[in-house]
Amino acid sequence: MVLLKETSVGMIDPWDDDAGLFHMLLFGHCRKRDYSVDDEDPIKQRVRRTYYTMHTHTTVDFVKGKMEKWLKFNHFKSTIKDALIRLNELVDESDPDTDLPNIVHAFQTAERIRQDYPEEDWFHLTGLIHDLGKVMAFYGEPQWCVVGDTFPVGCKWGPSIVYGDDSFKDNPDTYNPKYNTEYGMYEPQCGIEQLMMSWGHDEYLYRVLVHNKSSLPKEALYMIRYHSFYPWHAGGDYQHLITEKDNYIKEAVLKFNQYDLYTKSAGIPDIEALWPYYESLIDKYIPGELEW
Ligand SMILES: O[C@H]1[C@H](O)[C@@H](O)[C@H](O)[C@@H](O)[C@H]1O
Ligand SMILES: [Fe+2]
Ligand SMILES: [Fe+2]
Repeated sequence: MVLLKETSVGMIDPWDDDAGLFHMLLFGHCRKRDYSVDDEDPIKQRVRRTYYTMHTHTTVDFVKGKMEKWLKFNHFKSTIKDALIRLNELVDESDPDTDLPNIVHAFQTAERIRQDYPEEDWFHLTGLIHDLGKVMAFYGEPQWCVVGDTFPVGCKWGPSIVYGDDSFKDNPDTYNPKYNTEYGMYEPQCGIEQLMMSWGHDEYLYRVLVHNKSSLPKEALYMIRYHSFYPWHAGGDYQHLITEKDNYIKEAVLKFNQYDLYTKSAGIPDIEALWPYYESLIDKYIPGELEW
């Protein structure tokens, strides 16, 4: 079952016709995903539970611990393809828009990018792998610190974090004066790359790619690292912490984001037939066995 998503432009399918595409390009960034509370709806309950658990446990110390653990890259070795295949078994518990396995979403995203940017093969590959950090879920991590939207720790929670007006009430950092002010542990306008983000699949995959010396362009790495930072790229929070240079990063993330969001109700791609093309891209940009 594929759930329809609520958008700020009504129910226009942006891929249907030129008008839809135009609306998406114009208003795509202010689109709202449906996080409303509905105890009758098991998907909505699941999404809400995931975020409440995430927001209760994600503290500065928690993120430091996860970085310590995962940034040794000594958990497993795998090619990109084999890691992607594992996503067959992962349904993202934070996602209100789809309950298909993540591998389907990976190919839907990549193929739609390929249609619009046939020449930019690195962008196709970025679409395919952007959620691959979710493999942490197969190595002992609960989904709440793998999936979902991200936000910085160490400063006041942004006003547009989903459920954030209530979900942080049991988080110790909410009451820690070192971390609960507007700037918290940061300097004004320190820049997005200085922020310690909540632990999840974005930061992890970004680090894996850098560690394994992928030759993907910087733009791709930014798309991967910040695609879940909705409170910033969609909500407009944290302006006091970012710089001019971060606008370039935001442009990249927004360019990618439409494909992440608006492809989830598209048809299911023929994954077997598509592998040879994507394997050639993997060989070009991130070949061989990687350390994870
Ligand atoms: O539910 C989704 C999903 O977990 C995505 O992979 C993530 O990038 C989004 O930020 C989130 O809203
Ligand atoms: Fe993601
Ligand atoms: Fe995604």
